[in-house]
Amino acid sequence: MNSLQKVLVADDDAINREVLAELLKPEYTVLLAKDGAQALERAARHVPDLILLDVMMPDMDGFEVLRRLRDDPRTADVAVIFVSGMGRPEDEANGLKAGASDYIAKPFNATVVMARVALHLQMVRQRRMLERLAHVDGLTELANRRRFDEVFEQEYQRARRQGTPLSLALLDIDSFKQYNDHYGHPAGDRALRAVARLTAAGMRGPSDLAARYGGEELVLVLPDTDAGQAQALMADMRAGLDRMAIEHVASPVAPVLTVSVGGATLCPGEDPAELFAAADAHLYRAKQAGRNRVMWRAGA
Ligand SMILES: Nc1nc2c(ncn2[C@@H]2O[C@H](COP(=O)(O)OP(=O)(O)OP(=O)(O)O)[C@@H](O)[C@H]2O)c(=O)[nH]1
Repeated sequence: MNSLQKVLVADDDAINREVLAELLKPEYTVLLAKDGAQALERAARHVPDLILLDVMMPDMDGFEVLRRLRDDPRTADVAVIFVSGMGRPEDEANGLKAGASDYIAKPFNATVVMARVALHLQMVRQRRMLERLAHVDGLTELANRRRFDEVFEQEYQRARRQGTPLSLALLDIDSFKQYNDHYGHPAGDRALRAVARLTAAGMRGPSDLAARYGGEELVLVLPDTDAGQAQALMADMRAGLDRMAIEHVASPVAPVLTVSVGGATLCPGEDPAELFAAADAHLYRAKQAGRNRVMWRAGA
């Protein structure tokens, strides 16, 4: 796993770069930058896990590089260790106050550098794991409700700003109580996971989001998608579920597992809660109309 972690070494001194690169290479993927501008460019392109950043460089010093890294959403969270010839306690304190994770004074001790790099990379891994746990539903591995709330708000704002369509779909497994009652709760969990996998596979790119809203209800955020495209996508998903033919003999709807879908496409002047309520109302209508169908409210 370590070999996949990327460390960027930014130092204007070729010998320092070389020494650090030689140290790190056996355990990490090492990227090099010879000045601040190159460090910013490489950091934005490769998004390293950690940057060893020389403080005193011509043109742009380490403090300025760090400030610009934090201003760029692609690199805002990258861990930075300052490496500096200025070894006074106040230099170190200034570096940490500026937002560096650590401060190593030159001349450095190779063993200490390696130990600190390993420590910070371990913290990076732990932070990523916590972020993942905070955003992912444990059973279905879809995004969880919290993540949905964040993404829905962001995509709503983006749609308003850019004047692009935004569609929202609520997908609810039909007669799932009967499924659990007949096949048992563990089988219900497996069926729910299968439906979740199907929706995840139907996502067309990184801006589409499939999330577990709660219980056996999933929600899909579909940016840049008008009502026609969204309904076509939902029809594909329902066709996919038909092909999976998950037996559900206790269902009054069909001998296999089916879903009802309610959706809506954003109307002018509508807020996110109203869009959600419209999708929910159409899910209710789909259930009332006999389940196993899609009901959609088009945008205006
Ligand atoms: N196995 C399993 N069941 C769940 C989970 N979450 C919710 N459920 C079950 O989903 C069922 C939902 O029941 P209802 O809300 O009555 O809906 P339904 O039986 O699907 O009926 P309709 O939605 O009206 O078609 C309940 O029996 C819940 O226990 C889960 O994580 N795993």
